[in-house]
Amino acid sequence: MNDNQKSLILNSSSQYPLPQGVKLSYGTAGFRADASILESTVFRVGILAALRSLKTQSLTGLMITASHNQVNDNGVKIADPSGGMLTQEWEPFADAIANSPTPQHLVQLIDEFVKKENIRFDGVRSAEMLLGRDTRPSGESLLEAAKQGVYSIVGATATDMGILTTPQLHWMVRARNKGMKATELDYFEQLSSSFRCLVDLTPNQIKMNNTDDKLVVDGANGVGGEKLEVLKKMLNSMVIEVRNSGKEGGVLNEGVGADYVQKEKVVPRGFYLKDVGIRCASLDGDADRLVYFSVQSNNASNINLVDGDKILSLFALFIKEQLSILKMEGDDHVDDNYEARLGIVQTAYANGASTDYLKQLGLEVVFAPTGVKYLHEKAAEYDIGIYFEANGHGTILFSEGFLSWLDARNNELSSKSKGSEQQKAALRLLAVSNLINQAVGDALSGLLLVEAILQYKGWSIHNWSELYHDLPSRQLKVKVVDRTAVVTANAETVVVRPPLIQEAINVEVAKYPRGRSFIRPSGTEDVIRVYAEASIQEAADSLANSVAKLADQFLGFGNSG
Ligand SMILES: CC(=O)N[C@H]1[C@@H](OP(=O)(O)O)O[C@H](CO)[C@@H](O)[C@@H]1O
Ligand SMILES: [Mg+2]
Repeated sequence: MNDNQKSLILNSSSQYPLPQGVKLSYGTAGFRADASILESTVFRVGILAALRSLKTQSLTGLMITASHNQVNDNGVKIADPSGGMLTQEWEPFADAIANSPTPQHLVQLIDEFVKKENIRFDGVRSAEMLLGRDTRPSGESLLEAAKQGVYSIVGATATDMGILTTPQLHWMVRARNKGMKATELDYFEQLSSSFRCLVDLTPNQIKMNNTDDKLVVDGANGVGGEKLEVLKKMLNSMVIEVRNSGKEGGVLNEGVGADYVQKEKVVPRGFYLKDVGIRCASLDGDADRLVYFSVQSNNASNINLVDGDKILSLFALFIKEQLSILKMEGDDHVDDNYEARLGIVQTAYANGASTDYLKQLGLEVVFAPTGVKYLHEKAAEYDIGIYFEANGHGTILFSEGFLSWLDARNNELSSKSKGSEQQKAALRLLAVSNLINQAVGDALSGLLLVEAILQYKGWSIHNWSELYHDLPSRQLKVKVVDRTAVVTANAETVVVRPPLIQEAINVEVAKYPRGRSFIRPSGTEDVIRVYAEASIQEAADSLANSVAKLADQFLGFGNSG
């Protein structure tokens, strides 16, 4: 970096001093904290996003959101040029600059990193970024801090895209870098037209039988509800009612939203006994998570939860079905039938019943550690990779190779056997690849795909929910002295350090029919998470309690003194 560049960073960073005692880590989903202490962090992430753009010679994105956290929190994360999460290789640098104590130190860190990464400031191509934020009131001033960070890099430009869902911003970055149309309107048009295309390919007899078509969506009082209101105007075949859109005065994520519904297993605010039998869905605060539920008739606060695992199962079932239709012998003979590799990626939190169901369908199921960056990476190894966290974050990835084969196959079928079942299957898969947000999990695009598949199958939420029955489970949190003392392996299913705790967990697990339990350090909170499942709820609860006790014995405060 030349002196001019150094002094630019020095001057602007002195406007954004690091508050006393703040220590932040990029974590599973970027930096998150109380919004009042985040300005210097967001400023520095602005610099990082610009450097990432220079390094890759591509557009990057910066999103200001704290997802399902309370409204006073905020956060910041980066979209890499692919539209996915920031490359893991840059996370240590993100941590280092976020915690750098003085402007001088910050400049030195950046200078060293720029040399190490061989980032060129020759002005051939300047850094370029898209910025977005969710509906949090703190978003506006934090966005300003991000801009100042970006502008500290000579020649860098940032386009403020305004209030967006997290997946919209990721989608735009991906689309722009692929040279495709990438405005918000383009996003809505791509989703709605591919949805209509899928619905038009619904078998006729099923279309006529479908009477229960109303969907009620909990918008978490966040950005998702507002965007769904726009999107739904472009979908004439569907009745969608949005509640908790934020306009009725409710507070973001307070007693509402996908995280609340999935963790507490109760109805969000604004849903009552009168909603029994209606298909309901819930988005999280930045609309990258989606769960479905229905209100139970015996008690208005109880729900029947249809979580990320079941969304995954529905998608997997549909894709598998279309692939086998495509392979059927048709009028034409195909020499180059493509053996598409279909892979399913789950985490250890996936309900054991879902994994059994998927395996019994004959699907390849693999596991990744918690955090979508890990799932995404694994899913990208397949021609079609479907990944979901139980909490409702997930998507489907299609390889370039498969899509170009599919496109060619569709053209061939449309000349030889237009309107055949095979051609329809090809068209459906192409429509799915356009509908689903391949950059990152997206509640809005996921919701439309669920709706299209339910229509295709003529299924109610009840039919869907009956695919399999969840094993009872329980999640607990344990405060420990140092959660980093826990080291896990095999996608977090076994503890390798500290010694002996895994043996003790195994002894507990063996006491329960269908028992399964694991512990891992959270990436977003200072706790150890405990998960347990078993054949009945009491057993899952009791197993979780025993394992939590072990965590406390081995790692808790009693042990430290
Ligand atoms: C059990 C659980 O739901 N964990 C969540 C949570 O991560 P933890 O590392 O468990 O704190 O937040 C992540 C980011 O939103 C999400 O990816 C993940 O699934
Ligand atoms: Mg979220």
